[in-house]
Amino acid sequence: MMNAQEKLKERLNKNLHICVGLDTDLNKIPSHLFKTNEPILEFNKIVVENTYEDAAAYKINFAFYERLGSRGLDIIQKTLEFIPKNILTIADAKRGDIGNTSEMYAKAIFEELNFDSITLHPYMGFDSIQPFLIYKNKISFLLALTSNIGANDFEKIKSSEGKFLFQHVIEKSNEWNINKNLGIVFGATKIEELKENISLFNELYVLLPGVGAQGGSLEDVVKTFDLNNSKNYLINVSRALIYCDTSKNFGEAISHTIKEYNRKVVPN
Ligand SMILES: O=C(O)c1cc(=O)[nH]c(=O)n1[C@@H]1O[C@H](COP(=O)(O)O)[C@@H](O)[C@H]1O
Repeated sequence: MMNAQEKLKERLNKNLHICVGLDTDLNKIPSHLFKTNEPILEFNKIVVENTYEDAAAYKINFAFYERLGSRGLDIIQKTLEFIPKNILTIADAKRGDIGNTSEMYAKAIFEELNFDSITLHPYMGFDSIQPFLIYKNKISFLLALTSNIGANDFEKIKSSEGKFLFQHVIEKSNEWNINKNLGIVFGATKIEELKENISLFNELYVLLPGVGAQGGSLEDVVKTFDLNNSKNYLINVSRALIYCDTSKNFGEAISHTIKEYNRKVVPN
């Protein structure tokens, strides 16, 4: 069995950097799927079938499933069964709580659901993160600078040392990365900040959401990592990829679109 790091490295070494975001929304999927028993699951199955050769990872955003209650959890489990075992899965659940609560979240996501990785918010500090870090073969991505406007509200507050809060998160993430199982989330929409801070990333994996619907540029992100000689990054695309076509042939269109993204991710 490959661990999370091995799965990710294998794909990154093949110059595959696109993380397929399964933000599956009943209001956006092609209408012909409503004839099937479980339209969301059917949609995810077709997305995976048409992307698994080209994807570096799959990110399941829990909000889109939790809104369906227990049925949503069931869809998450069944979707994971469709994803080939050599591809990284990310539980985008943005967890983090006092130690014994985080321990339960970690068990739920890493053991019960058997995801390879998770997104966490870091604001409750080390004891809220540590229960995830003890899983050496999984990867935890801490929110550093997020893609949204609200990133300015807290993440860009300057401390007395003159550093932004998100820079402290990156610094601590490096400190805590003893087992090489930590990553950060950095908005693809924040390209200037990416250029200014990329030298701080060291061995942290980087998950960059915000390409497509939020206006981030895939080419700019790729260029920035190339200039820094780093391959350690995943670019998440959700809406712009999975809803690129709403016809009966949407699977083919998605396959075409992810291949086009990959063509833009060519090494120097
Ligand atoms: O943690 C995330 O994945 C995340 C962090 C962030 O700063 N911005 C952000 O958009 N995301 C997630 O990335 C996905 C972006 O979706 P699209 O804008 O449709 O590509 C969503 O699942 C968001 O919840």
